[in-house]
Amino acid sequence: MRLQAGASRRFLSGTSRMLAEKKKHDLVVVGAGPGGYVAAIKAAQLGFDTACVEKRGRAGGTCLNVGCIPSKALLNNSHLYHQMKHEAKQRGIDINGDISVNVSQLQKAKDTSVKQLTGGIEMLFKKNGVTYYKGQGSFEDENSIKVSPVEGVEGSVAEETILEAKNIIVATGSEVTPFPGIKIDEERIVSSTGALSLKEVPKRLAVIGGGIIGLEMGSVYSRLGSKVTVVEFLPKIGATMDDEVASTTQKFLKKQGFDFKLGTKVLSGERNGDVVNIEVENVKTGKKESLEADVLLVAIGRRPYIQGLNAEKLGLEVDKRGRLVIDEQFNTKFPHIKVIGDVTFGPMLAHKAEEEGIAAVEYLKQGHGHVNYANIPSVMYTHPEVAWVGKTEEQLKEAGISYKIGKFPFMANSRAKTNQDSEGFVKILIDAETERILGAHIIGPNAGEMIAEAGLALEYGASAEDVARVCHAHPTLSEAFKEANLAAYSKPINF
Ligand SMILES: Cc1cc2nc3c(=O)[nH]c(=O)nc-3n(C[C@H](O)[C@H](O)[C@H](O)COP(=O)(O)OP(=O)(O)OC[C@H]3O[C@@H](n4cnc5c(N)ncnc54)[C@H](O)[C@@H]3O)c2cc1C
Ligand SMILES: NC(=O)c1ccc[n+]([C@@H]2O[C@H](COP(=O)([O-])OP(=O)(O)OC[C@H]3O[C@@H](n4cnc5c(N)ncnc54)[C@H](O)[C@@H]3O)[C@@H](O)[C@H]2O)c1
Repeated sequence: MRLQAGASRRFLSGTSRMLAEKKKHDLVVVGAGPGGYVAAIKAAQLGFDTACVEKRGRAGGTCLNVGCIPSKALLNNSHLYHQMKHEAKQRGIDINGDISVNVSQLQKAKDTSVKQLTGGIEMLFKKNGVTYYKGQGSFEDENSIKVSPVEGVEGSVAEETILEAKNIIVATGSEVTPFPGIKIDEERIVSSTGALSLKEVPKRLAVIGGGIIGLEMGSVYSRLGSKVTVVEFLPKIGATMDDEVASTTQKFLKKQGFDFKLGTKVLSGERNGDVVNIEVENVKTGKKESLEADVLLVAIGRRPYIQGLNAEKLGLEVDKRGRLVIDEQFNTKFPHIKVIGDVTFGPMLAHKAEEEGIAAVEYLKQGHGHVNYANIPSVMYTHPEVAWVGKTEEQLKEAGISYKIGKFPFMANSRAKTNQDSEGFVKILIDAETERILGAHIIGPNAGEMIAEAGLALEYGASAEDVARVCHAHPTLSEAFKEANLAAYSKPINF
């Protein structure tokens, strides 16, 4: 499998006629996000001479640098603050003195986690023998990637380097979808990236988009004291959530102080000094309204990113949503050029990108690989958390599949009661005839951990009874999952 390693020299075309270094690898992965870095490590483990090219300077992509990890650090610590401030007394903890937020320390704690985790990937590259090139990757031709120096990036390649590759995996990820006419300055009008690094807690935070980013980042600042107003175009929040779960989520967030303007179109957003003026319009009634905020977060989705990749040189197909087009084996029109993660089809989730990274490499090694797109969990890390996998009720209705529902409230779960954290429920959807699990929807404490059990059950085609007959430890939140399964085909015990 290994190609002849070694460097040769070649002339660049154009006026510079500089010498570009040339290296050979079995596989070059462009992008070191969750898709790319996992693919690179797996490939090295399977014996490929593997290189990974990243222009950011730090590995981990969107997820580790400006996504999953920093947002969860802020979510965790803002939740702790909120609990100390509002729940300590009732839990028997007297705090003698002020409880206040130290935003710069909050940011430092976040940055420490990010630094440790991104540095960890570089160590994993070393451990597994992945050659790491810091620089901008672009297609030179169908078998070579040019790595160009990136100014300001520590450790960047010093000169253009050509990587000759038998195989290439593109994992260049995604970027924030801009809102036409609204200028993001990452200070007063921010994307998720700016929202992760605010220097102070805004008194009023307006959010365009009631999806996952809007609700997670809205939660952070709501807990820290902001008045949060979410403007959502659709009549519901929560993007792809089951409708019943979405409306329960909205109810809980409202109780926490969120304001929602659903079915509302944003007409404009403009910074005027230290305030942002936003004009909105109700989609049904056409009624216009003016909002004022200290910070406006634009969170209307993300779009695939291929800027500077030179994919057009090879004529790689891009669909009208900007995604690189691939077949079921991740292949572009060139079978040795594969694409994974946010830059192609499917949900924009880190674990989906990782699964694809593994599968794409397995295709290269052994001609087969596998991702079960019907079993990719989603988690929203608000409080309570919301997690789901498989079909929603709406999807089952649309597909004409008859189903039964099993529901169990955390109010009736002993651990949730003990923890004084008992909002929400587990909802299991099963096939009316076979009683196989079709979907699981959880809103409640630790939902994000609990959904793994649902994933395992779905993957192995378990019925509700299969799950309910498994002994679950007591007292645990997972007993609510067992009871919801019991409720789906029979009756729960504790409710
Ligand atoms: C605020 C926020 C929170 C999120 N939270 C979660 C979460 O909790 N759970 C979850 O599953 N997902 C979450 N996501 C989504 C998740 O971050 C993405 O789905 C995931 O990062 C996609 O991985 P990827 O490898 O496809 O792309 P990316 O992570 O975007 O990585 C692509 C990498 O490629 C590099 N690159 C691009 N072009 C080139 C080039 N030409 N040369 C060299 N390098 C290049 C980029 O610099 C980048 O580092 C969140 C996203 C955001 C914005
Ligand atoms: N916990 C997680 O897994 C997590 C966390 C954050 C982000 N992400 C991923 O990052 C991606 C981007 O997140 P996001 O929240 O930006 O996107 P999203 O797709 O989750 O939500 C965007 C929301 O904005 C709304 N919207 C779109 N255009 C609008 C407009 N003009 N006016 C008002 N509302 C509008 C949409 O209806 C939708 O509800 C998602 O794919 C998500 O899966 C995941």
